[in-house]
Amino acid sequence: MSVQQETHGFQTEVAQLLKLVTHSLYSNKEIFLRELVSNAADAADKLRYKALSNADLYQGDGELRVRLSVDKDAGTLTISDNGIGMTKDDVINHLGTIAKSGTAEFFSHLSGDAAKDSQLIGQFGVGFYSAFIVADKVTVNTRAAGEAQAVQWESNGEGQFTTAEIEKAGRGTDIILHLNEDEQEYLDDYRLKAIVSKYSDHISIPVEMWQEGEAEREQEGETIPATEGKWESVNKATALWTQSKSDISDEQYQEFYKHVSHDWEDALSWSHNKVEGKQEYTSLLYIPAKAPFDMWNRDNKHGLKLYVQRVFIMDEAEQFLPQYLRFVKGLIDSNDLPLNVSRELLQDNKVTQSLRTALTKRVLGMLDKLAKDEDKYNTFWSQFGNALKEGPAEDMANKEKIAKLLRFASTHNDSSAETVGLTQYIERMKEGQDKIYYIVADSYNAAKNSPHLELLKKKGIETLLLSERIDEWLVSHLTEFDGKQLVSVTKGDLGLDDLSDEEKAEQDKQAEENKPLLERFQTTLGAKVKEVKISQRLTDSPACIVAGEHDMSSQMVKMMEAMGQEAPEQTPVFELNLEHPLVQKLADEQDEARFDQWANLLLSQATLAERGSLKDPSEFVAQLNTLLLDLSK
Ligand SMILES: Nc1ncnc2c1ncn2[C@@H]1O[C@H](COP(=O)(O)OP(=O)(O)OP(=O)(O)O)[C@@H](O)[C@H]1O
Repeated sequence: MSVQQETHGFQTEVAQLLKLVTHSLYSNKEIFLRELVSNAADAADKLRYKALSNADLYQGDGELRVRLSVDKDAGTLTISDNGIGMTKDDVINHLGTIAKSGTAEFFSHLSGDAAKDSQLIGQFGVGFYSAFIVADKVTVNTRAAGEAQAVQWESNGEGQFTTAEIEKAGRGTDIILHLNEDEQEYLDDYRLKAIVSKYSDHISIPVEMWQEGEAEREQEGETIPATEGKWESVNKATALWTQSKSDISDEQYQEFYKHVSHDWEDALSWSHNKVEGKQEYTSLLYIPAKAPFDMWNRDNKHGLKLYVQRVFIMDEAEQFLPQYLRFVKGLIDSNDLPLNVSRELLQDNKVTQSLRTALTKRVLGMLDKLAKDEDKYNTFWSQFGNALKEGPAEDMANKEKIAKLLRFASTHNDSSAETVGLTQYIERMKEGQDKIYYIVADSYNAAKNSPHLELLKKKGIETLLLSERIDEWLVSHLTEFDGKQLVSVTKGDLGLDDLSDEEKAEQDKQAEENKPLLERFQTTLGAKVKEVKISQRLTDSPACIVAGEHDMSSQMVKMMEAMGQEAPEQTPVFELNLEHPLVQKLADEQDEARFDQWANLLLSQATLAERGSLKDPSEFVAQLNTLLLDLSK
């Protein structure tokens, strides 16, 4: 009956995905049904939303539902909905391409190892294409609401699909799975019912199956009249978030999470709240256990599902949470927003603003609670910590709360794992210590081994070791926690002034005695350094460079340069360790030319240790070679 059949090629990534689906997803095949029922429920939501402004779209059929039916002879299972349906363009776009940004990059990370890839693919979300886990051919008959023409899409999942115009009586979509020889179990009513109640009980529209009628029969002398066959709902069909918490099991919360998030893994935690009073809303928020593959893409889609008075309005409403909490999934159902609210309207809306404030508080509270379970919190932090680090810059009002949730590597632990919180750091502070010390470097090892930490280590003072790209940005916005200043050990004075009068007098004496040496360094290094000082922070290294109190740190300079911005020229303070034999040797050096060579070499060395690179590396190599030659004479 179909006319004008057209053949189309799948987008490369879809073809790759389909291959993976058929080869990797063998361990939990039944989830294909969850995905297809989830899509059908979304299609019902979309129709209801569109019908808000055009009730004619229902065409007398407003009872939205999904139906499962089997044809044992043909070996087919059909999932049929009367939702929004698809036009021919929709079909080609949605069932032939993947619209997510960064998809190609994602595929480039797959290893070819089926078990590993199936993990990744779960994170990606296979959706409709999961039909091919159990079917060797899939036929989709669909008619968009308000359209007369229906379309058929068909494919065996191998590179191509066809489309054709067809006749279809009602609006909506029928997905016909021609089951593989080995998957005939999905023709069994009991099996299907069990899967639906396991995964799709919370779907807000009924999932129906045909209940055969029974012929008139005699039982214990009585005549039981014949019954007619009818469609019967096999799920609860009440929107999960409208039920009371005590009626919802953890499993149901987890299944609902998978429906709203398209994640295949369980969530880490959730919070379900009904709020009444000035504002009326229900929120159901989830913290995922794994970051989605496109978490760090700039145009990554995120946000909550928005419902108004239980009617679905939009996906990915990002206005309800700040950017740094973009990993949160879930929904908000408001009684205060108008049903015709649009993305634009949400933007400057008072209701949105106060919901955003409330939900942000809620999520920070959830995280605070999660932090009490160290294992879970570590999982969370490893996935989303870097997003949370954007918080202090973005959300001034909650700075302190966010800071409490941050975790860092530190000299207290011999590990690069970020597990130390600021509260914990403060608890461990030394008597008389009133600052929180940190260092930002290119890598954990560079931070850990930095000469700047020498004195602090000697004094047994803990230092936070920061080495993520975002860290410099973070500390430029987080300068205080719990009344204690955060201080970079590479900048200005360390403020370790708990020196006794004796020690102070000793220091002053040392400075006075070594004035000529410091001046000699200053003269020979000239404009390359701002000042030459005796270091109070070194024990093992001969020298280091330090940024002035109000200068940009070298990490900040690097960050600006990486972003293609011109960073102001920074002249460092040069600190010398008078205890070091090299410096002591230099103090006795009579040959001015040699002193100059050594002094410059020490400066280059210190710069290299601090910045990881030199403006003029060949000059450094030349200095070193001259000295080596000199020494070998
Ligand atoms: N039953 C349906 N009725 C109407 N449209 C559908 C139906 N099933 C799928 N679609 C359309 O096809 C698109 C792709 O579906 P698919 O399941 O692959 O992805 P998704 O649901 O958007 O997200 P995910 O891949 O994360 O599950 C959907 O976004 C929707 O537009």
